[in-house]
Amino acid sequence: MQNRIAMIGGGNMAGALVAGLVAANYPGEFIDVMDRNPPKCERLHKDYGVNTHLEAGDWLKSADIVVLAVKPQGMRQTIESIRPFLNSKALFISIAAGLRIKDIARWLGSDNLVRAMPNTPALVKAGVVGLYVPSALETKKKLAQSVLSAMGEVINVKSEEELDLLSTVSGSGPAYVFRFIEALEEAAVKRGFDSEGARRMAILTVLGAAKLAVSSTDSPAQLRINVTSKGGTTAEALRVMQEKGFMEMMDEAVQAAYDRSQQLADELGRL
Ligand SMILES: NC(=O)C1=CN([C@@H]2O[C@H](COP(=O)(O)OP(=O)(O)OC[C@H]3O[C@@H](n4cnc5c(N)ncnc54)[C@H](OP(=O)(O)O)[C@@H]3O)[C@@H](O)[C@H]2O)C=CC1
Ligand SMILES: O=C(O)[C@@H]1CCC=N1
Repeated sequence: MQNRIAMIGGGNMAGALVAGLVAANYPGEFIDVMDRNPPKCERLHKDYGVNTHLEAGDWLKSADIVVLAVKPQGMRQTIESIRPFLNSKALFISIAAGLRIKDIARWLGSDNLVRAMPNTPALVKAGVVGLYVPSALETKKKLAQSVLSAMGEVINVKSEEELDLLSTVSGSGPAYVFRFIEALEEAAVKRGFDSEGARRMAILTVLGAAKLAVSSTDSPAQLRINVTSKGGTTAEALRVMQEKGFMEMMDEAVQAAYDRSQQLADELGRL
């Protein structure tokens, strides 16, 4: 018998999970999505054949797995609205950044809760999905993994702390890469390329480099060295990147994302 999956929130990430599950032949009729925006519901129903709902109701009582996919700031209120309809045996999966299990569990009135951290490449099934399963729920790990693997590669972590750290790398990481693409595109446009050509050049370069890195036995450092001819052009570009503090900047950016996740968790956990 197929598990019934309910998504609370039908935005970017829930949409990616729905798309991945349906592409993996999970029957849409076993998926329920709740979102307060009618156009989002209509689209998800039309594209994937899932059941959609504008608010909580008895439909939620049959959910075996409930994915909490609203923004951290709205989580407590949303949980309040769904709580009367929850199946006490359901497994909850929170994908909210920062929010800690102890706080969400208190709001839910259930300890049957794991945390996951996907990223937006999940939209094309190329996501990285961090998963933290408390030891008391070890027997539920496979179930959580089987659902989340619809978004990409699942990486198990041993603590919530580690999940928050993973979030600063792979969760936020696509934004860092898109920023890099924007910068490369802008530099190309400044030098006379039309914006479409510049964009394509920048995107395909990142795609090609990532494909090479994933398939090669060489480390990224070695692959960089392979591009960098002694006394050549790349060496000059890398010298400037080094002088401008590229490595330090990345380190500080990741730290800032982590600090924000802790701040959010502290602030919202007090509610
Ligand atoms: N985007 C990312 O890269 C990642 C996000 N996350 C986490 O995933 C979660 C979801 O993010 P994302 O998908 O980007 O967010 P979205 O805002 O795209 O999706 C959330 C959806 O839920 C709806 N919603 C919120 N509250 C309710 C409610 N009470 N009843 C019904 N619908 C509601 C929102 O409507 P409305 O717009 O009207 O508020 C929105 O359509 C967040 O907690 C985020 O931290 C995790 C990993 C990566
Ligand atoms: O920016 C955020 O808070 C979420 C978590 C990781 C990616 N997006």
